[in-house]
Amino acid sequence: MQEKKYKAVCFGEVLWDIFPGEQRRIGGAPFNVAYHLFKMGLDVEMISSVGDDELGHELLQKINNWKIPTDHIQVTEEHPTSTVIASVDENNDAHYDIVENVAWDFIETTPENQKVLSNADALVFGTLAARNEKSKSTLFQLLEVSSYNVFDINLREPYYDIRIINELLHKTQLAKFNKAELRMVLDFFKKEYKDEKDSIRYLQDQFGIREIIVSKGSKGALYAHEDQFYLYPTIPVEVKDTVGSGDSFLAGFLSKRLQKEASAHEIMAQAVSLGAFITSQEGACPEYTQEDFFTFKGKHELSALSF
Ligand SMILES: OC[C@H]1O[C@](O)(CO)[C@@H](O)[C@@H]1O
Repeated sequence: MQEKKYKAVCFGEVLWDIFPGEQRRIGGAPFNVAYHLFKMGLDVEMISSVGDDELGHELLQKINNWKIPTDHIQVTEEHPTSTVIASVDENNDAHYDIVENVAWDFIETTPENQKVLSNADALVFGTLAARNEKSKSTLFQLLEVSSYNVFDINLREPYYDIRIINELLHKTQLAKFNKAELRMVLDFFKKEYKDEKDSIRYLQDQFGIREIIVSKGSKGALYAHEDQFYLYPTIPVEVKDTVGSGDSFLAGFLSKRLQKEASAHEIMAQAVSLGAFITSQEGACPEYTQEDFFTFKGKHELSALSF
């Protein structure tokens, strides 16, 4: 019997990260997730927009070369392709200066977008693409069509607004935070931070979200599914850079989570392994094969930590 192919739709930014020395790499958190989901063998669709300019054509060409569908990446003459000035500091932490009023700030709602979601297993999105009214309104329409909404909070200074995060959380089935984001969001809601368990329970109750992921950097990652908690360690690797490491973690997670029969252990082992594998390479979307990844994964046995 042929294995069922799951399908994820990623909504939001696709862009060029410009690193020191004018080195350009494709990026955008939702695109990075789409890239790794595709590598894991899922069907993916990216809903975004690029400018009708050289950078936009080059982006589309690169995505096409990877064989990732570009049918729902709109091309606009009105706004330029997105560029981000990216830098990595001495702690290997990435910083982004995200130019405004770019093509993906103006993603149109189209009947095709809505249709593609009607047979998708997940919709992945973040806060950044909701910074402009136009893309925000498209996103909110898509959230109504999809039944498994995956919100990777991904706060990017200064482009977030707690009222929008609040509205998005109400439409979410699975939310992912890093530790700093979790504390910031609780702070916004004037909820005192006690510990992770208490914070997660608060968010689950407040927003009716059953599944929450908290990534804790070198301390591992925590997955809460209703009242079950699973804490997994990180795999120690020589860090090349952390650009897109959270995105690859999420893609690993979803590639298993969408298979209804996968256990929490299988889901988290895939997530942690893909995150570490990408962190040990340069950039958010390095070239690799499934075999490369499974060889890496096979070398690192993982078991849950007590929590
Ligand atoms: O999406 C905003 C920024 O975040 C990243 O996706 C990494 O997670 C960068 O590639 C991009 O510039």
